[in-house]
Amino acid sequence: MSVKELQAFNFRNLSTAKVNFHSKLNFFIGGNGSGKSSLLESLFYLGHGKSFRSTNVNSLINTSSDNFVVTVKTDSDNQLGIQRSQSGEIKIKINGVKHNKLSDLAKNVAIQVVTPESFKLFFGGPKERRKFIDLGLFHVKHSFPSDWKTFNRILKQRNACLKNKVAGDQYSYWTEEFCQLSESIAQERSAYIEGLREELLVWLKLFLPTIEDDITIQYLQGWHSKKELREVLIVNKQREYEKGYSLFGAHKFDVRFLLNNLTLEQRLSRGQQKLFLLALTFAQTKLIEQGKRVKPILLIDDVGAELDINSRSIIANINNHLDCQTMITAIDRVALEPIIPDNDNYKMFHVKHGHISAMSK
Ligand SMILES: Nc1ncnc2c1ncn2[C@@H]1O[C@H](COP(=O)(O)OP(=O)(O)OP(=O)(O)O)[C@@H](O)[C@H]1O
Repeated sequence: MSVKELQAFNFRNLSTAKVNFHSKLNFFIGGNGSGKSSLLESLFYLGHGKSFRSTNVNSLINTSSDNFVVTVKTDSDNQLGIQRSQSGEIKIKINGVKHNKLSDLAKNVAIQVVTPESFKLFFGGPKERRKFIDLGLFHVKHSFPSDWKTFNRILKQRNACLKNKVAGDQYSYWTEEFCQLSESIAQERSAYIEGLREELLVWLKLFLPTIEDDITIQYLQGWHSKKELREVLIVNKQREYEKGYSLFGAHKFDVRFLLNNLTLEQRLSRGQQKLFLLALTFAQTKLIEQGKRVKPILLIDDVGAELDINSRSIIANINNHLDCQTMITAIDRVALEPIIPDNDNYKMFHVKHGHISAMSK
């Protein structure tokens, strides 16, 4: 899907904002604190039911209001909307019909985002990397959303057994279900990560052509790679009962990005790390595009941060290589100059005090 029109009401400093997007490429220019990130965040919230920069959802509500609303019209004239109030109540509508689950929205929207904070993906804890990989799998492997939902239900039951010190048949039943699904999800993830690595190599040729290192995405499946999960759980049964939750399994996976066996931090400069991140994000966006379930949307916030003119000019090629809709923000036009195409195939907007207006090119 691409978004034809977005309206945001009381989302951070966007009191009433309306944007008619270009189906391919959109630029947003505005000073610090004008509302550029808030605009991208409102779109992301619609697709994911959460923010890419804050865990406190109430902080997204404009301080003068007790709720926010975000609605979009898609290129195929579907209407999606979400309202969130201070009390935590969420209302979702798709084409005027009420829905209860955020996943009903998520099915329709595949958003990839790069912000100056996206480095957390490489250096923070495993949570960000798990989210990144599973977001791709969600849209690429069509059986994954329901497998993952079932897995989480089983994990909850198994954790309840461990917490309440339940043993016997109940423990054995949930452990067996847990092992079977963990093994099959691990295989799905492993295949997905291999495909991601192949696509990443293509994008790295563009973004980091001088790096000739051996690139590895090391997949840590959530338990010892040479052992069956059943064996690991038998050995660690006592420890799991002591902790009261599942210490191993498909929910504990992680990935490491290595260049000639060195971490990105050891091998690359900060600017090069950002280029690696862009290559990785574009690789995942390509896989989502090839998955043909939804057309991906790519959000790049503050494109000028860390990137020199040459690096930014590589981004100008996005539309030659990817069938996606792209939204890029920058603090001024100079930062965007190397990216703006020669043709007329884009729109440019100015953001000021939470108001968004179309600009002449
Ligand atoms: N809940 C809220 N209600 C009202 N205003 C808010 C709320 N949360 C944040 N703001 C304000 O919204 C403004 C826009 O923030 P945003 O992060 O979107 O700016 P930006 O244009 O991306 O800036 P920068 O270039 O500095 O990153 C800021 O001035 C911020 O203080």
